[in-house]
Amino acid sequence: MSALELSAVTKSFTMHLQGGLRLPVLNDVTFTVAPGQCVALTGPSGTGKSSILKLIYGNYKCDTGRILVRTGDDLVDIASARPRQILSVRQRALGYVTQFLRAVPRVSALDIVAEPLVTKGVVREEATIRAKDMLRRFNVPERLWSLPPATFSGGEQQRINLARGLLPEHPILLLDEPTASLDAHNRAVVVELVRERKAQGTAIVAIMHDDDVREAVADLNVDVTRFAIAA
Ligand SMILES: Nc1ncnc2c1ncn2[C@@H]1O[C@H](COP(=O)(O)OP(=O)(O)OP(=O)(O)O)[C@@H](O)[C@H]1O
Repeated sequence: MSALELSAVTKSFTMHLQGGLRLPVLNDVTFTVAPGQCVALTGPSGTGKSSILKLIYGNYKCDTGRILVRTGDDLVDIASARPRQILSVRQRALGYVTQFLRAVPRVSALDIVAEPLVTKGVVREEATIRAKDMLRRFNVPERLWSLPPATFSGGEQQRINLARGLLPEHPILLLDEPTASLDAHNRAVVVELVRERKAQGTAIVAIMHDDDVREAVADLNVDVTRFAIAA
């Protein structure tokens, strides 16, 4: 039983500012991810790795193909789902950690980390306790917890982003370069947390440029070059 199944997915972009020029990017993307499995998307820059994560999350709409996401006993096809359905699947089943934190002005780091748990129905006190544990694991100094992260360093912001994305135990997790600005110590924290999530049955699709991290967590490498359409 797979947690996530992409079959025959194609994607092109239409450049409206260039007279509707069509830019085909991905063709026949087909792979599955089982619960507890980590699939790493590999391949050179510009082949379409981030686009695949955005297609799974429903940020991009594919031209053809199916993207089946399991939520409990249901399978939802993100490719044809309505926006409301996509939002509901995200809330119940999909975590997506992008490279950059989108900090909300005047919201503290602690609340930013706790918020996805509150949205999932965890009472705020409990969510706050778990958010603090996560911030500690990522070695974010306590003096920063009550501050909005807009002025934090790149690595601090990435750790807030990771703490926020990894805290809810989603059945499916999408990671886009989770260790890009981290030092060795915090990279090890990411490896440990990804392994924990795998042991809990989370299906993971990740882009990881750091070879050591990828080798430590990935069960399968999917080379996106084979789906890429040369420009
Ligand atoms: N919203 C968009 N509009 C137009 N073109 C896009 C869009 N998003 C991605 N592309 C194009 O699709 C191709 C694949 O981009 P993508 O970011 O998925 O590659 P990638 O493999 O993740 O690259 P990198 O490793 O450099 O992050 C690129 O040529 C990019 O310019």
